[in-house]
Amino acid sequence: MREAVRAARRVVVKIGSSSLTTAAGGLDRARVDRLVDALASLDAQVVLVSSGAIAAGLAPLGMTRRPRDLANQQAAASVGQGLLMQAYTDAFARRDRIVGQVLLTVDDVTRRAHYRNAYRTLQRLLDLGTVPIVNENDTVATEEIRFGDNDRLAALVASLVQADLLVLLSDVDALYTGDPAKPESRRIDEVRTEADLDGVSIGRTGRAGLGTGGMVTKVEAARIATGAGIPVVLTAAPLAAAALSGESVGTLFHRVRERPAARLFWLAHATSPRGRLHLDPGAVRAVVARKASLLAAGITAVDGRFAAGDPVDLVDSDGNPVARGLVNYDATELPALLGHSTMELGPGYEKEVVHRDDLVLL
Ligand SMILES: Nc1ncnc2c1ncn2[C@@H]1O[C@H](COP(=O)(O)OP(=O)(O)O)[C@@H](O)[C@H]1O
Ligand SMILES: N[C@@H](CCC(=O)OP(=O)(O)O)C(=O)O
Repeated sequence: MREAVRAARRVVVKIGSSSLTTAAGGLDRARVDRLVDALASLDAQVVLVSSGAIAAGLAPLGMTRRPRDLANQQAAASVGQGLLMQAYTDAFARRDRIVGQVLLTVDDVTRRAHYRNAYRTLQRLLDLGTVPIVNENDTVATEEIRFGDNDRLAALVASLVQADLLVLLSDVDALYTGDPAKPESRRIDEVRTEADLDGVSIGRTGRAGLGTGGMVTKVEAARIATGAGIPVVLTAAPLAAAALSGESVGTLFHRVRERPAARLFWLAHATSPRGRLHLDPGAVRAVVARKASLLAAGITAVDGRFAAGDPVDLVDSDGNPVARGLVNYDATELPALLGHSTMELGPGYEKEVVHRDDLVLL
């Protein structure tokens, strides 16, 4: 029995497209029902991260497979997301539970104001006893600003809501040492450290052709969550109830450390930097060793097109990133400020270029 799993009070459960659709395409209501049965009976608070919008939208649009281009994926997601929510709304209603839809983009979890909004909304939904159902906001996400896969989104949501457990449900019952279809592949029960993954061959594509990322994105999500102090169970959707009750099914990834400050954790893992600030050696020492704010005086050059509030990488004189932070100025404003002290710059420029509270070391 896995005590930490059984005792979890707040759980994030992620289900992949391949576990929600029929072989012919379209949503499989029986599978939705089975999942909802497992979740509605839990005492713990649950956030469900559900993929399947694109898969559910294919059949109504006469598409036979997941489109490759973003515009068609967005159209399919737009049609499918409504169907997905309808299926969950009905299935949870039969068990007297209310659901709430939460569609997130990368910006919602990286910009401080949006991050707080997302947190507040999820917290309120949980306080009200509802089951928040999260997906990426596919219809507006462009290639540049996409999470791309819901495994990573689920790990980040688990960190955002400070969950005690993340359960990743897929069409395979556990992590295997190689392709599970091959007889020589062995099931892995537990992963305690990175070394336990040595020699494990992790495939990038799933069998069903509906999901994204295969096992790679799940193991990556497990790294993010366990690094945020949250244990992860990876198993097949029909084993959800057993996994949640602490039975030894699937693969348990033990947490690798205590929970770090959530917002900065997101900054490091959820953002793509929009530019780079080149630091002189003194500024690198100040930021890395003294955890100081970054001032204009220590910056030698700026690249990228970013606006105030965007994430940027702070790089040393060899171009290696040392930290990531939210910048307080637009890219166009910065060149005139470089090398000057805050006092020389005068009114309007009192702010640090990156405040220490908005900075995470890489
Ligand atoms: N080492 C491995 N262990 C388990 N499954 C693996 C491994 N390597 C590749 N896979 C494949 O990854 C698939 C799951 O990925 P995917 O289809 O993207 O899932 P989902 O739609 O649930 O997100 C499994 O069906 C399996 O075939
Ligand atoms: N937002 C997309 C999810 C894409 C995705 O990550 O799919 P999966 O690998 O099945 O979890 C959708 O709802 O179709």
